Amino acid sequence: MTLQALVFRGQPAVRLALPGGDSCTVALHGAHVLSWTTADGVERLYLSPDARFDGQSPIRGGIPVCWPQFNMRGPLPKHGFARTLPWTAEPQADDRRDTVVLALRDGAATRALWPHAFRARLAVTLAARSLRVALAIDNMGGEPWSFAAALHSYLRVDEATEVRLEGLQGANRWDAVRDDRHVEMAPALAFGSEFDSVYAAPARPLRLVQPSGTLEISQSASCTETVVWNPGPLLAAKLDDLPDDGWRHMLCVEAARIDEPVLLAPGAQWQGWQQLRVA
Ligand SMILES: O=P(O)(O)OC[C@H]1O[C@@H](O)[C@H](O)[C@@H](O)[C@@H]1O
Repeated sequence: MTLQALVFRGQPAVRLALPGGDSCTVALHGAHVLSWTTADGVERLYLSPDARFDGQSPIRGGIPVCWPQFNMRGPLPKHGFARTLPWTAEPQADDRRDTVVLALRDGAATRALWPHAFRARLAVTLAARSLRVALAIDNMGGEPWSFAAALHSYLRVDEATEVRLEGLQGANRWDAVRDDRHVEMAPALAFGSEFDSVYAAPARPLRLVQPSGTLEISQSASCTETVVWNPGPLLAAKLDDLPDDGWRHMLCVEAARIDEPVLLAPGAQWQGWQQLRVA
């Protein structure tokens, strides 16, 4: 197991590699997982070739950490500020050589937007054919406060119109494109036009099935929603940090906590995680 500091498209990052060949790379900007490659050499995350690496903007692709706000549901910048601030890498614990931990504390930049004392830690754990991303939030202040969160994974797919996402049948769905609430009827979701929905998270893992193989996606019970997003061709053409055909190579499946924000007491901690496993 090696942990190496590197520069990725001009930005500081750390790379964790297993002796068997699995590896992942995490930018300090946003504690943003940029790459996860299994030992067979296959990249499992989608990172836009047009993503901005300016140390300010959100990065299009990988695994953005959305916190303490989801989307535009509040007064903060879209998806909160965690994805646009520099985190610090913590020294690797001797007994957790498979994990890299990054941390963000409140400071002038966060207090200008949000007046709370916090510590956020993102632990990225690598195992053969699997990646686990765990977000822990501590209330370091004297007042309770609340937040929303999402681990906004961009999963790389060979061709979005050929993938199926299984496991959401029967789940309550808010279709954000049509602003419509219903129970999901489809045994498997298919993609090809804009898809943006918030689902009540099922207890069992989802399966992203494509001709080249299957990815199993699970999340903690503390993440009560699963968001599924693909911009499709029309929205992709409007996103200047995504190539016009970028939507064909990605599907976002996000472990999220949205509808009922977490209320965190002074001194308390919340944790939420998503795990990706090549089946
Ligand atoms: O372009 P952004 O800010 O990274 O957001 C991407 C998408 O993120 C998803 O989580 C939302 O459901 C979408 O509505 C949103 O468009």
